[in-house]
Amino acid sequence: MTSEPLLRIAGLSSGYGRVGVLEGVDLEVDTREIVVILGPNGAGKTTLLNSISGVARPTAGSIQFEGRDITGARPEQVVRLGLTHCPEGRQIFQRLTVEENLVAAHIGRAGKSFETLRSEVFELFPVLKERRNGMASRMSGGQQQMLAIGRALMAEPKLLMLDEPSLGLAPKIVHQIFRIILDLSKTGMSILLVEQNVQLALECGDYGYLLNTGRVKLHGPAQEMAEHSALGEHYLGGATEDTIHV
Ligand SMILES: Nc1ncnc2c1ncn2[C@@H]1O[C@H](COP(=O)(O)OP(=O)(O)OP(=O)(O)O)[C@@H](O)[C@H]1O
Repeated sequence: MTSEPLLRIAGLSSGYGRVGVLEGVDLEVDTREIVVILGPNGAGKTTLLNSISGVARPTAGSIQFEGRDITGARPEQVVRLGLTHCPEGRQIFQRLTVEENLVAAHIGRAGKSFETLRSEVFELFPVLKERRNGMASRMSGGQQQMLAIGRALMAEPKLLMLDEPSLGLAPKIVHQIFRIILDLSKTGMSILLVEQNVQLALECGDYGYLLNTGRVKLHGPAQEMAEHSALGEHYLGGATEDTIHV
């Protein structure tokens, strides 16, 4: 008997108002798994995360989390179930301190105290502890990204959705963030990672999906994806229309 995946998306079509973006997307995430979503600009990667987190509207298909149908659920319902979205662009309160940003993100979802969660975040990101009383706006881009992830962790996610966490950051910080993503998965958390840094993402991930024009074009174990010629073709043009399962 095979166990149910943590997240199962089947035949999902979705978009914004009358704009259709995703078409017939199938995707699964297991517990502890790091699943990478790749694809060129405009492929629909963010829309996929938005559809799961309740921001974009599904028009067909289903999204199940722990066997429960969450298709079309509102963002506040989704986060209460243990899916947390850390969107692109470091969503933090610029005019609050690090500590205040963490306080504002604590929703008491699964019962851990604010102090416990804050200690866990400080352990992962010591710089946030050092700067806990400093204004968020005074921090570097990398530190702000760490605060954005720290805020997402305050909601005690079972599944953490990260949208381009490496965007615009120096290689050293990017490696640090990827190291933390691996550490989080070892604690039992599942990660859905949208990334433009294809090589690093596939080194870190267990399984990958490549989206293009709103459809899954290639999927398979991360290592096999990395070696597949169709991966580059989708970024450079000239790829076939078929879906390839490696
Ligand atoms: N709020 C919105 N309303 C209408 N259309 C949107 C909206 N957000 C995105 N789109 C459209 O949906 C399509 C997919 O966008 P999406 O942001 O999901 O792609 P992406 O793969 O994440 O791209 P990128 O790598 O550039 O961030 C694009 O054509 C975009 O113009």
